Amino acid sequence: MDITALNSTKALRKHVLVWMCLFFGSVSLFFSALNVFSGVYLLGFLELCFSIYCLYTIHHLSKHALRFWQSVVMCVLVCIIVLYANYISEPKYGLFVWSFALPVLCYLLMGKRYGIFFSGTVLFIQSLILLSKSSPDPIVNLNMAINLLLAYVSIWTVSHIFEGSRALSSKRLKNLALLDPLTGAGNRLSMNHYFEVELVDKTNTYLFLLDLDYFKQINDKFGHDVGDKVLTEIATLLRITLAKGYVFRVGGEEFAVIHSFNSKDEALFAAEKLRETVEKTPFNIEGHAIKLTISIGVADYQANSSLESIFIAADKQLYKAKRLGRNKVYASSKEQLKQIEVPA
Ligand SMILES: Nc1nc2c(ncn2[C@@H]2O[C@H](COP(=O)(O)OP(=O)(O)OP(=O)(O)O)[C@@H](O)[C@H]2O)c(=O)[nH]1
Repeated sequence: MDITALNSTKALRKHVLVWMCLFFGSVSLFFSALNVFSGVYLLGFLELCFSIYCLYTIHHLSKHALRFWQSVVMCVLVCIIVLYANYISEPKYGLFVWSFALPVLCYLLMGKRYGIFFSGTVLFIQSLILLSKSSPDPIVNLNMAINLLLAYVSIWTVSHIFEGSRALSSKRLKNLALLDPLTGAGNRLSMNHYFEVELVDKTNTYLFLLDLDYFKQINDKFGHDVGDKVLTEIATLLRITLAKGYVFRVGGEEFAVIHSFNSKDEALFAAEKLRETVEKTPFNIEGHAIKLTISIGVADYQANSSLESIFIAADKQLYKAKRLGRNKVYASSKEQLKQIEVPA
C-alpha cells in the first residue's frame, strides 16, 4: 500500500493551489490589461507579476510535490492584491466582495492555524480600509460595515469548522492505517514508510527486534485482557526508554525499534539496558504484579541494505537469543552481551 494515498491533506492542497493558480492567474491577467489601459499602472503591474507567478507554480507543481511555503506565498499574494484593490477603489465598485473568498482559500491551503491568522488579519485591514473611505451617507457606511462583518465572520466560521473536521478525519484515517490499535505503536506499513521515506540519513541506524519471553503463560495465567494491557505497557516503556527511537509492533508480542546511535557499542548498551529495565519493572495490572523478560536481536544498517535485510539479520539474532535461554541480547557479528556492564 502506498502511504502517500493516506496524505489526503497534501493532495487536496495541491489540487486547490493548481486551480487557484489557473483561475486567479487568468483573472489577474485580464484585470492587469484592464488596469494598464485605465492608467492604474501599479495594480496592473502587480497583477501581471501575480499571473506569471501562477504560471510558474502550475509548472512546478506538475513536476514536484507541493511545498507548504507555496501555499503561504499564494495566500499572501492573493490577500495583498485583494486588499490593495479595495484600498484604491471605491466601495460602490464592490471589490470588497472578493475578500469573502479569502478565509476559504486560506483554510484550504494552509490549515486551521494559519487560516485563523490570515482571516483575522484580512478582516482587520479590510475594516480599516472601509472605515477610511468617506461616504456622504454615514448610515449606508454603517449598514455596509455591519453586513460585511457578519457575512465575513459567517464564512470564516464555516471555513474554520470545515477545515477542523476535515483535518481530524484525515488524521484519524491515517492513524487507523498506520498505528496498532492496541498499543498505539506503529505497524509494519508505517515502519516501511519511516525507513524508506522519512529516515533520510540511515547511517548509524539500528534495528532492535524484541520478543516477550513466555508471553503465552501470561495469557494463560491472567487472561487475554491482562495480556493486552501488558503489551500496551511494554510499548509505552519502549517509547519512554528509547525516547528518540521509533517503536513498531510487528507481530503478536514482537516489537521493533529503529534508533540511531553514535556507535555499535552505544546501541548495544541501550539494548542491554532496555532488556534489564523490562526485567526489573513489575507491571501492575488489575492487581497483579507481573514480571516478564524480553529477548532482543540487534542489527545495524549497512550501506544500501534494505529494511527487509536488516530485519532478517535482527530476527536471526533474536532467534539465537531465544534458543540460548531468552532474556538476552544478541547482535549481528557480536558476541552475547549479557556480561556487558550497563552504566547506572
Ligand atoms: N493478549 C494478547 N496475546 C497475544 C496477542 N498477540 C499474540 N498473543 C499471544 O502471544 C502468545 C505467543 O506465544 P508463543 O509464540 O508461544 O511465544 P511465547 O509464549 O512468548 O514464548 P517464546 O516467544 O518462545 O518465549 C500466544 O499465546 C498468543 O496468543 C495480543 O494481541 N494480545
